[in-house]
Amino acid sequence: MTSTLDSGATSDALEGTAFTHEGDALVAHFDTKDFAGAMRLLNAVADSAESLNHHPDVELGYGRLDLRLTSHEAGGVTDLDLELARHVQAAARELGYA
Ligand SMILES: C[C@H](O)[C@H](O)[C@H]1CNC2=NC(N)=NC(=O)C2=N1
Repeated sequence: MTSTLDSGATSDALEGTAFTHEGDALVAHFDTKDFAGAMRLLNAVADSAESLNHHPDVELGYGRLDLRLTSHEAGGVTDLDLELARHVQAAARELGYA
């Protein structure tokens, strides 16, 4: 089983991103101005998740996207969650939401 990471092990990687380490997950909130913007970001997240075969829990609303990244099989945060967070942050920056 893949070993999990505690917040001390992820803090440097999360510095300057929208993500914080909360318990067994990396969480982030993005403001996107409107629903179409939230969907654009979610579509980019979905592409990254599929390419990594690692998927977020999402909450979508008008002008907002909330993400929760955790490795279900490992029972906590792993390097895959950090990798997906990097992809998400880059997509959000590219779309002007970070
Ligand atoms: C069979 C498939 O590879 C696994 O279920 C993958 C799919 N996506 C996943 N996503 C996340 N966040 N955690 C997992 O453990 C996981 N496992």
